[in-house]
Amino acid sequence: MNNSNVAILGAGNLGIAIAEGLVSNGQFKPENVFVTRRNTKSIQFLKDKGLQVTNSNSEAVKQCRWIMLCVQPAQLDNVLNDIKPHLNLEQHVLLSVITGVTIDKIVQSVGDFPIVRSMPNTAIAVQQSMTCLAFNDRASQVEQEIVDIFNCLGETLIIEEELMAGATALCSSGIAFNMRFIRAATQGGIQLGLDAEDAQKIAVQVSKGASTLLAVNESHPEQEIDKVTTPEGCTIAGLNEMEHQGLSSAVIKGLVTSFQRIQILKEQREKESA
Ligand SMILES: NC(=O)C1=CN([C@@H]2O[C@H](COP(=O)(O)OP(=O)(O)OC[C@H]3O[C@@H](n4cnc5c(N)ncnc54)[C@H](O)[C@@H]3O)[C@@H](O)[C@H]2O)C=CC1
Ligand SMILES: O=C(O)[C@@H]1CCC=N1
Repeated sequence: MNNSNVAILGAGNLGIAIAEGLVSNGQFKPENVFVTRRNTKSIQFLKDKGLQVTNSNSEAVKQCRWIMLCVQPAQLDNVLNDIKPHLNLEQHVLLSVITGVTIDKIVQSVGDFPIVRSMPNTAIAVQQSMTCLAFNDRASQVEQEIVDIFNCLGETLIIEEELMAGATALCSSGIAFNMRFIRAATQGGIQLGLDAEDAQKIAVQVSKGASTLLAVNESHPEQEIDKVTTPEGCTIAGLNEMEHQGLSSAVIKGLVTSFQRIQILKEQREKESA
């Protein structure tokens, strides 16, 4: 086992994004990243980039220190059963990205290991994730190492585990919500006469610019809005129409619905496994 090896168990949408993020910023050498999937055909391209690709979770776990659980919630029990006989306290730290699965639930399955709940988003592939983290007591010794890993992949925030469902909606689903806004803006631009490519280019850069203003100025969105809204001008006219149509309300209601869905799915799974 090499101390700097990481296993990504379940290389699907998020697992692949994490693997690509870890390797492309040079933080991990490709040969130090093990990725698993039941059918490895569709992740052959990772093997071509030098990553270790296998369909054996246990083989990956034997070689690695950091074990990232990246399967869907319903697939987790299978993976934990696979790896449990190969886990040892001196070697392994478990990191779960799985929505609605508590640290306690994982401890119940595999024992009291260092466990980190992490909630990144797919922008981790391009080192622009926001990753929310919660640690159990055993994982507190590796807290800084974990934060360092995720800081190289964007920004990190340590939160109470109880806030993880809210963070999932805002931070992880948030990528999809932001994409939909960008798509809508693009469609609007096309209706105003821009061609599709130019409209998307503008919408993307405007989103990036807005985010960067808030991050750099540490300002409130309304302060930045005030700088754009000329009295009687076109911005306030458009903004007020968007609010009349329920923009803020739709976003808030969407986040709350997403949060509630996490609770419903969690309760369903707990009932099924009781
Ligand atoms: N997709 C996203 O943006 C985010 C996803 N998550 C969480 O991450 C987890 C994964 O999500 P996705 O990547 O979207 O799902 P996905 O379905 O794309 O990926 C899961 C992968 O695990 C593989 N798999 C299933 N059973 C396996 C096993 N026994 N051994 C090895 N591989 C196995 C599947 O073939 C699949 O490729 C979920 O629990 C989700 O809640 C969390 C934050 C963001
Ligand atoms: O939609 C989902 O359930 C997962 C969790 C957050 C992002 N994707």
